[in-house]
Amino acid sequence: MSGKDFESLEKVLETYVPEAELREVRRLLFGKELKKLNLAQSAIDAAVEQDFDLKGYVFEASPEQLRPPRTVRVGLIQNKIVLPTDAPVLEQIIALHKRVGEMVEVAAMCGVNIVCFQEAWTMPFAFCTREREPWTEFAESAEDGLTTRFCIQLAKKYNMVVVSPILERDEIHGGTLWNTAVVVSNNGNVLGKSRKNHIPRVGDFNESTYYMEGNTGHTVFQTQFGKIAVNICYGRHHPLNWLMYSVHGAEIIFNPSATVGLLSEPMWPIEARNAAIANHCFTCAINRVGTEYFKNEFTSGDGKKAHRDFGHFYGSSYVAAPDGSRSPGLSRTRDGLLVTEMDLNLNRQVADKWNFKMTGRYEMYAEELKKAVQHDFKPNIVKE
Ligand SMILES: NC(=O)NCCC(=O)O
Repeated sequence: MSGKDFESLEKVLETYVPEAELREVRRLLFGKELKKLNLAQSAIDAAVEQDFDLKGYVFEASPEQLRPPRTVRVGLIQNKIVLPTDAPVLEQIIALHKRVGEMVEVAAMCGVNIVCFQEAWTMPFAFCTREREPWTEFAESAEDGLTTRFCIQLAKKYNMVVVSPILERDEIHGGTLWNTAVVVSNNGNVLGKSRKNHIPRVGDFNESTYYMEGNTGHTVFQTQFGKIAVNICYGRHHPLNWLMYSVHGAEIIFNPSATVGLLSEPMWPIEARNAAIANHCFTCAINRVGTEYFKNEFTSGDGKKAHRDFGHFYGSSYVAAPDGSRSPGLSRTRDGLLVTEMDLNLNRQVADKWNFKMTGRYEMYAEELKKAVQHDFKPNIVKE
């Protein structure tokens, strides 16, 4: 069975590990067992009819005396592109709006308050090609582009915060392109945008050809349902990036991604989960699904034969909690909607137990890092 036909690790465990041991295997691999979320039958039926994976889980917190629970439902959407990559640009965008719009409708049936889509969700992940046309034509204004206007409609219709990662064209700065997540409030206002801070230079991820490192820092968006931030894809390999969103107060950090099996799959279940633990917050990792073929072959200077695809985008979107527990992942092969209900009180409860923020010694690291980035830095090494 090849990587692109392998449904999920969870499925294999369920099929082959005896019932008696399965619970313990799951505890060791995924942390405390999560209750399944009771989803509306209409949502379950719609997911079957529209052929996507639908899963729902609950992250509970202990009851407190002074604070009521702060319960929020979060939806993560992973999907394949709908049309071939050489279809007209606008048709590709509209087809993706339609597909994802239908999935958002199901998210609404599940009571989702905040939904997040995958990285550059309105387009094929064409940055491997290094070609300009037609890919730069997918770029849109974050404030009032076609996709943002579409998300505003969704947000108003479903009273839902929408996190929409797009390729941004910034007309105010000479038409510069950015890799940007637009955050639309549940009232339909553009709350703001967060740009990708770290750009990959690995494998076929030739993204540095298209856009620069983001300049929006570590913005946190205060929504009606909690404080959220967006750490786009490759930023998940940078612990300081997660840390800074958390330092600015993020309670949930989304990680909309596009990554392929041979490159990153063993790292995927670890990185966002570790960030949730280290920063006493929830993290939501979202990856696209499927294999996308391009008309022209490309190479990436790594000795590989010219090829027309990136490899398999393995989906497997999941949510991790500050106590180290995590939801099972969505399918590796199918579109999917993951709905999780989380009590944000868990963040402080875990912080009070483990005290990573309190014991973090950030002033010591700030001081040392300030010196370490100087050109004349002398490493502190004792020699005989
Ligand atoms: N989209 C993106 O940044 N991908 C880079 C590869 C990875 O981080 O796994």
